[in-house]
Amino acid sequence: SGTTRPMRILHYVQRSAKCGDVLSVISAIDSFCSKVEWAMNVGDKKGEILDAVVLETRPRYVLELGTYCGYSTMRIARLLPPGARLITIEMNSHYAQVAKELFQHAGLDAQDKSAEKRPAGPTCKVELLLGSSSVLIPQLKKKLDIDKFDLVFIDHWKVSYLPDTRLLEECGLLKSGSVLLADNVTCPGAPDYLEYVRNSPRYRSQYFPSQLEYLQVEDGVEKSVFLG
Ligand SMILES: O=C(NCCCCc1cc2cnccc2s1)c1cc(-c2ccc(F)cc2)cc(O)c1O
Ligand SMILES: [Mg+2]
Repeated sequence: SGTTRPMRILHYVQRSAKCGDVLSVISAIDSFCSKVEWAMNVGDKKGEILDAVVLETRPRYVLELGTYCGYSTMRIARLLPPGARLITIEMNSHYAQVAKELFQHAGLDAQDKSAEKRPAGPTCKVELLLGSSSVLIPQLKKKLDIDKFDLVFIDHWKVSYLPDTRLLEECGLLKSGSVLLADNVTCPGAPDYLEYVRNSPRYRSQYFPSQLEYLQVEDGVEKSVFLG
């Protein structure tokens, strides 16, 4: 019962990244995961595609499905203007705890929305929700007073990409122009999701070829604009 991989990432960051410097936290995670131990962060190569889509979309409301250690959460949050809100959903309470501690090290203004004691209203940019996406997505409007998302970064169970996208549509959480960006559509792959967004008249979809994080394996992200 030693340490877990997320804990080893956290300890490396706490030892080697500058407090309050989100870029040094991001690059510390990348150097640990490329030199010491692989982990399922979106990584630096696909991360640059994510950055470009965030900058191009200039989103005010962002949803992330699958926090893990919060690497992509931090990549997104650092590019958001004040007043923007980033909701990230994680299923695993240990991953969520590590992510929170990494956000603290990075000086990111983050809040655990699953905690009871919290000030009313969105006092911070990153709001971490603990639970399953299929349960939480239908609660977002009521719980967080959010109407539509401008950008959704999908990076959780690959079999959940399609059902959760359908759920986002049904819950009225997407508007014309909303952007979905899905990680791992080649490896591990999300074939039913790809088939849907590439063939549905309600999406304009584009594939960005890249590589699986920290490896020379083909992967890519799919950007799909909801047309309403
Ligand atoms: O599984 C992956 N990510 C999901 C894990 C989080 C599960 C959750 C479910 C859930 C439900 N509701 C709310 C929140 C959540 S979080 C994943 C896996 C690989 C990979 C692994 C082995 C391999 F050989 C090659 C690639 C690479 C990646 O980039 C990944 O993202
Ligand atoms: Mg991924």
